[in-house]
Amino acid sequence: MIEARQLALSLREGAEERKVLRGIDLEVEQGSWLALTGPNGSGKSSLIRTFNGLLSPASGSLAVAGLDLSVPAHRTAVRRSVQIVFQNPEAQTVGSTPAEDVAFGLENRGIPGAELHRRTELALARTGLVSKAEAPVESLSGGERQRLAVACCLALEPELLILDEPTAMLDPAGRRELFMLVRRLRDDGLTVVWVTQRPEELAASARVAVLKDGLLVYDGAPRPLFYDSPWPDTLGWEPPLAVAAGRVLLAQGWPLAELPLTEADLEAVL
Ligand SMILES: Nc1ncnc2c1ncn2[C@@H]1O[C@H](COP(=O)(O)OP(=O)(O)OP(=O)(O)O)[C@@H](O)[C@H]1O
Repeated sequence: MIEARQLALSLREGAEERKVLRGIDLEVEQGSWLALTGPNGSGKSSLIRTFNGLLSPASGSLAVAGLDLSVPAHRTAVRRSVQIVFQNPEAQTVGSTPAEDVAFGLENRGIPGAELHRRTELALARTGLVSKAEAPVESLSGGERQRLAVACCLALEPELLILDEPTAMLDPAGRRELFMLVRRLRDDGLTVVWVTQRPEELAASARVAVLKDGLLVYDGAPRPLFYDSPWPDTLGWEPPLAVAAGRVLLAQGWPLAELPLTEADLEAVL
C-alpha cells in the first residue's frame, strides 16, 4: 500500500531550507495498521502529507495505492485513495447535520443521487451515527464529531485512512471508542496509519514507527520499543501504566511469562 525508499523532504522556512524527512524507508501492507509517533516537529505530519501527494519529496521514491508519486498526475489521483482525519473535531465539518456533511463530500466528487444516498447511509452506519444523522452537528460530542470525520472519509471509499492525532482533543471514552472503531475498519480490510503521541495507543498497536528529527529511528513491535529500546526514555515519554508496572515487577525479580503492555496483559500476569 505504501512503499517509501530513502524518502527525503525539505521545506523552506524563511531564507533557510530545512531537512524535514531524511532517508525514510517504510513499507505498509494493504489491510495493516501502522502507529506513527515522534515528538513535536519530528516530521509526522509532513510524512503523511507526502502519502496523499500534498508534499513532494525532494528525493527517494514513494508509491501509494499502486501510484508512483514521482508522476505529477498521480499526486492528484492519490487523493481519491488516501483520506486524512485531522486532530480538531470542530474544524472538519461543513454540513449542519452528519447526513449533510457526509453527502457534501460525495456531491463534490459528482456522485449521483441514489449512490450518494447509499454511501451516506453506509458510512453513518459503519461509524455508529445513524441515530444522529439529522442532529445538529453542534450537538455532537467531540468523539462523535471525530467519528463523523471518519464517516466523511469512508463515504469516499479510500484505500488508505490516515488519522493525524485524532484523539488528541477527546476525553478517555471518546478516545477508546474512536480507536476501537478504526480498529474494526482495519479488520474489515482498510489500511490505517494512526498518528499518535499517546503511549497507550502505541502499546495497543502491533507495529509502531518512531520519527525523530526527520529520521525513522524505530519500526517494530511495541514490546521491544517499551522494554528494550532507549526511545521512551530518550523522548521523555510517560510509559503506559501496564509498562510502568511491568518494569517495577521486573526490577523486583518477578518471573513474568510475558511483559505487560496493556492493562489486560497486566491482569493476566498478576
Ligand atoms: N510548511 C512548512 N514550511 C516550512 N517548514 C515546515 C512546514 N511545515 C512543517 N515544517 C517544519 O518541518 C518540521 C516537521 O514538522 P511536522 O509538522 O511535520 O512535525 P510533526 O511531527 O507533525 O509535529 P507536531 O507533532 O508538532 O504536529 C518542523 O521543524 C516544522 O517546523
